[in-house]
Amino acid sequence: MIKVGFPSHLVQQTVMSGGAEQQMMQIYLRVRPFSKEELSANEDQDCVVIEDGQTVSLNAPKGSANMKSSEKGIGLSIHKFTFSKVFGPQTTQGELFEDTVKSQVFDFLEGKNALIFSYGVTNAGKTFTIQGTLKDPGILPRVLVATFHYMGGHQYKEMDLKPYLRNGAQCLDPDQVKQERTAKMAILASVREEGDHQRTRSSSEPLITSDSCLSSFSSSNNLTVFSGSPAEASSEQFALWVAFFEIYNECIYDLLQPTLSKKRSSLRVCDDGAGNAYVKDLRWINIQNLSEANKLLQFGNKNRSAAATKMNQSSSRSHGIFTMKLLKIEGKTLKRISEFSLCDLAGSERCNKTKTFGERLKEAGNINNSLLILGKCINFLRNNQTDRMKVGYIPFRESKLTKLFQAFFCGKGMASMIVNINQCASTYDETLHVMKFSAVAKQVVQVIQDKHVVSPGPCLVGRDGKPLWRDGVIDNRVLESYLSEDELLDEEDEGDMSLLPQNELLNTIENLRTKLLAERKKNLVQEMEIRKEMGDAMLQQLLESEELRIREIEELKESHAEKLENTFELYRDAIKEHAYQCAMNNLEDNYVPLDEFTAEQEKAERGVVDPAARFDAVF
Ligand SMILES: Nc1ncnc2c1ncn2[C@@H]1O[C@H](COP(=O)(O)OP(=O)(O)OP(=O)(O)O)[C@@H](O)[C@H]1O
Repeated sequence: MIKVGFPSHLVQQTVMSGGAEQQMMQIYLRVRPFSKEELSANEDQDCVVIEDGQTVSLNAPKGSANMKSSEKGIGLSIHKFTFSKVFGPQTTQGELFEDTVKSQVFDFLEGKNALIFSYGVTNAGKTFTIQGTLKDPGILPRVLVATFHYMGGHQYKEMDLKPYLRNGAQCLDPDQVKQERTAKMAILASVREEGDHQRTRSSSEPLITSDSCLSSFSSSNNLTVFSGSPAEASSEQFALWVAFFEIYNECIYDLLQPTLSKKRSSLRVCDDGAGNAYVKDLRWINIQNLSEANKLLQFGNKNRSAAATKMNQSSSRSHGIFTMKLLKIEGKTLKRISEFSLCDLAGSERCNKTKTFGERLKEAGNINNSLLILGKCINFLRNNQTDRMKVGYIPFRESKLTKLFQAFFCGKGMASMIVNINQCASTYDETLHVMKFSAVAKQVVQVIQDKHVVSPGPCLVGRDGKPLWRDGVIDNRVLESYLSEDELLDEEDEGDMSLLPQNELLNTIENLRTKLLAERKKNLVQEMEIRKEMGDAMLQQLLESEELRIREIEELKESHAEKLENTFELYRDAIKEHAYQCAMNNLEDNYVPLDEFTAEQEKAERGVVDPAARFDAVF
């Protein structure tokens, strides 16, 4: 039996010099209840046993790959895992929120960044945990309720301060504000119309379907509200902007962008010049109440499932990311920005290389790179932290997902993960894989740098040398005098290089060239491997089909020979029959009754000879 995880005293927060704090990454486990269908399919074989509030053991069922290999003496059939906290099948959505995310919501409201991942195989309860259902709202609606409750009557209604790049904000002129309002109204109106047609929607769908439900959130005992909010007399105001996007097949798609044509256009990940990745041209929408939040969520979910259907894929193959940005404003001055992201990861089983040849061929171009790289990064982070002599390169930039959330692993916010599992015997091997991944993630230490100060973002300077920041926000007039991003970035560029001095640019280009070369080499090797694998598989298939064909021909020959033999027998019998019949017919024709014959003989004896008659009688 193995025991993975750190002793509980290491899970505590530690204050480091310079005000930074370090803490083990919080990994929670949620075990979902069996469905009726699963119980009747005999899926309950005591594979998952919750031992206490932090420990779970997994017992391999008969027939699982894990059991088979343990019978051969490879590995064990029982595994024990520890988590920050384990939530059993009876845990309510409210309890889960209280014990996992609530403290991060506090931090978010106080100006810090937070990221929640839900990780697990398909059908393990990830979406249920993040979004929930109408009756049972998940984490996301609860965070929204808490945020609006916190903002109370201190909402900034102007809409002229908008998130920009990763950590900054931009001043919008009246025309731009008008455009913002129009775009938002178009989405909200489209949801209202569609909502009217969808009254019959099943309550189990992870959507919040009515305004009345949302308003009941705040009053419902079911949902936590926060007592802390700005003092009534305070001049502080808050603006909440949200974005919703998905990463599918290493392409980013905006879920709040109405899809006018059949083909969705993908967005790029850029660098803001301070090493922070952001999604360029992502649509940010300012929301003023829960009802608007609800409609945007519906709009995004609908967009996601419609796209999945079009591509003949399930939405569980993409990562869905809902991000909120809270701007704290005093007068017209931006005081701080904080970010809260909820990431519903794609089903983890997609990473496994257990596909048959045909499926592998189909999915060769679709391997979920982001999930593989996330695992790699977590592994590297853990290794770097446990063996400080061997600090290695962490491949954050190898996938869109890790690029975007790199900051969370580098001291600019807290990330935690909710691991979802089901208890089914048939998916045991996948579940074990998820648990092993979580055990590694749990050992990652996060360092939160200077948690009380949140920078409003990089300081940008225009062409004329004037600072782009005015009172903590980017001045749009100065921005206009600044080189446009398109001037500086060609289509292939990934970073917003305009913000770097020349020598750094040259260094960056050199680094990028080296990385590109390495990347190309790696891709080439990978491609060769895949080609070889496919070639081998094809050859194998050809040999098998050749063998099959020869066997079929042999069988065909045998069956023809048998048929020929039978036909020959039939003919022989028929000829025999025919010869017999002929003989019988001849006999009949030549038959002379005995008395006639005797009379003829007597006649002959008497001397009357009829030669013809005599001849007939004889023959
Ligand atoms: N804690 C729970 N209590 C009751 N039902 C649950 C719970 N968790 C999940 N379910 C139900 O289990 C089913 C699968 O859950 P869900 O769709 O959230 O899985 P998922 O991991 O998001 O799957 P996918 O990756 O395919 O999107 C749903 O019908 C959901 O309502």
